[in-house]
Amino acid sequence: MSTTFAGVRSLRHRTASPLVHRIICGAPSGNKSMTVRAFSTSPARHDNPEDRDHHIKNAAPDVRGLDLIKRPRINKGMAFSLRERQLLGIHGLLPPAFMNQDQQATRVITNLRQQPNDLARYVQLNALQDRNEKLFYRVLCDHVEELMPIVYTPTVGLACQKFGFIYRNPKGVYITINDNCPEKIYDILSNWPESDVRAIVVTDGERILGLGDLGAYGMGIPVGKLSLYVALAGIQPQWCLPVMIDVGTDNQELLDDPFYIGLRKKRVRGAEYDKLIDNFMKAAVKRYGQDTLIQFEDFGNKNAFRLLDKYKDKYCTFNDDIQGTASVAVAGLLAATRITKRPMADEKILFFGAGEASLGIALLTVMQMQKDGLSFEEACNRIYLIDSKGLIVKSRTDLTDGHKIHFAKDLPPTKSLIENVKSIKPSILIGAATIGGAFNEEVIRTMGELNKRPIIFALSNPTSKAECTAEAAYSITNGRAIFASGSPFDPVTVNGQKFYPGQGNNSYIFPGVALGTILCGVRHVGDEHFLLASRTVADLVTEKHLSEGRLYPPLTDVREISVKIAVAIAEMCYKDGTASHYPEPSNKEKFIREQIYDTTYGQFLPDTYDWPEEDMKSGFTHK
Ligand SMILES: NC(=O)C1=CN([C@@H]2O[C@H](COP(=O)(O)OP(=O)(O)OC[C@H]3O[C@@H](n4cnc5c(N)ncnc54)[C@H](OP(=O)(O)O)[C@@H]3O)[C@@H](O)[C@H]2O)C=CC1
Ligand SMILES: CC(=O)C(=O)O
Ligand SMILES: [Mg+2]
Repeated sequence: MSTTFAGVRSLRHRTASPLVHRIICGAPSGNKSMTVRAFSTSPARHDNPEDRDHHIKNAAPDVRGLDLIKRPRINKGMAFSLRERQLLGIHGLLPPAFMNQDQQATRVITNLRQQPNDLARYVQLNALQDRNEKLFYRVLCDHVEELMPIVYTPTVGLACQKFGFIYRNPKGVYITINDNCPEKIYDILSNWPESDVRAIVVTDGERILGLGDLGAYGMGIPVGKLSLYVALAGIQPQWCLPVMIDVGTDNQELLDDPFYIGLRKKRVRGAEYDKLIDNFMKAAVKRYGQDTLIQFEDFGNKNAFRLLDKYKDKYCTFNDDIQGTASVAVAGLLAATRITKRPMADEKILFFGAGEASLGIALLTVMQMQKDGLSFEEACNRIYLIDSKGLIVKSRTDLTDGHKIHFAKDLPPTKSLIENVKSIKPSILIGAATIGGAFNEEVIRTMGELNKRPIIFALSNPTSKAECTAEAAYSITNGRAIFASGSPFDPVTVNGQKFYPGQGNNSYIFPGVALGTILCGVRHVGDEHFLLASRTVADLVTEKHLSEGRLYPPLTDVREISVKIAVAIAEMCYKDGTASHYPEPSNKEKFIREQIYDTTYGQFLPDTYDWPEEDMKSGFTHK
């Protein structure tokens, strides 16, 4: 077995694979005991795919009986073979019939389709994840376009709003303001059953999608995002940890909600809040290692920018709402410029909203325009933003901190969106202000009058907050709009032509960025990684996609996109010396593909298993 890239990493603090140990299992019928070789269910960290295959095929559990069926990571339900049932102490605990994973997956999707609504589907999928993880991901991967809107936006938004009511089983770790010291938080993290955590998605629930402060109900978001780590990038589920930082909520409805699951107090802010986040960061890397990726998700605006600035060079961290969103939007814009046949530097962009999403996109667009030859000031001059107080202009006195100031214009402080569209005459209109329907007929029509091919992105989530529907964008512009939205819309037919609206959602980006970061041990994730991801995604958009109205490849390709992003990040990071896992894999794509999560069941007792003599004599047969 060759020394491996990942094997070297494991010397630091991870458990080396393969973990070969012996467990004692009871015999199938009667109390005879026998010895079975057991392997870790983690993928092997080897360059040789045959080794990896060997480990997966020979994986055996370290529990038996009912405990095995109750462990979702290894439970196979009725797919346990007779031999497995007999040897692992579950014979008779399952119905006598056998089902393979294909049959189980068919049963699950049929059942899901019969549910009365999407929330019921969410609850059912959630329960499946608690019961049989491989089957959950198998079904999710097989039906990604159909099920993404359930485990992710828009349904995850509704699920968060009803989180207390639909709550069944804990998923992830809750850290509260009452746990505000590093040792306590370390102990809480140590209660999590997995020690090889490589990626954390953390929220404090203050800005859940466009739904505002949902407090501890926001836990649905880290859970959903990490499901996409696995489903869209093939990151191993055991490496993923959802975290909810509960500092209270300012949402009075939740404080009055009898089912509320969080601390019933107003949000703690200021020094005590900062200390909690600091303690969490310290405890997380102490527990899981300095290169543990920590993705900030759905924090309130002020904290999101502040914490990103504070931690970006100190930890392996990024803010998905700022940087991931920026990356997917710039990818869409790069693809759109192939339709308009104009370089990005020639576009004039108006943002409706000037928060995490809009400013993140604006700043990354500036970076791209600089690469196209503009100066920072020239690029900023092409970008206009409107916030809750109106257009960002130099005469405003409230722009002293933050990034808005870069984009302030010498213009009158016009508040209305339509007035700004008419006077600025943008070629691109991007919405991320959580005001559903803000791009009304007049706004869209005006964009259509100003531009041959108006670019309109309605990025707010969930669907109820989208600035306009795909139908409105295409029909009002007579099919000329180049459109993308944060939440999915069905295809729209205008004048006999079918348009497939792109989903401009950071889910095209963060899974692949995380995959590359984790596998190469990138210590800091920066804007250059996100711009690289934008280009990678944009390059995967074909002329056929563009002709169908798509600015992104279809969601069904997203696993492949994630691998491509991860490979691009690996190439960049080994070249510029920011990867920390050595030796450098000679074939990065092959290495990455070998680490991808496999949804097929492990065969706990291989066919080649050397069956002990006495068990052979006991006469059980494998059907
Ligand atoms: N598609 C995707 O991948 C993503 C989509 N989003 C979505 O984008 C939306 C915004 O998120 P985010 O930027 O993080 O939130 P923020 O709270 O950071 O920003 C919201 C912005 O909207 C502005 N705003 C609020 N009301 C109005 C109004 N009436 N008129 C004009 N502007 C207004 C706010 O103004 P002010 O600055 O004055 O407060 C602020 O600038 C959410 O719906 C979120 O779900 C977010 C991330 C990713
Ligand atoms: C998609 C996302 O991250 C958001 O809406 O917050
Ligand atoms: Mg988000």
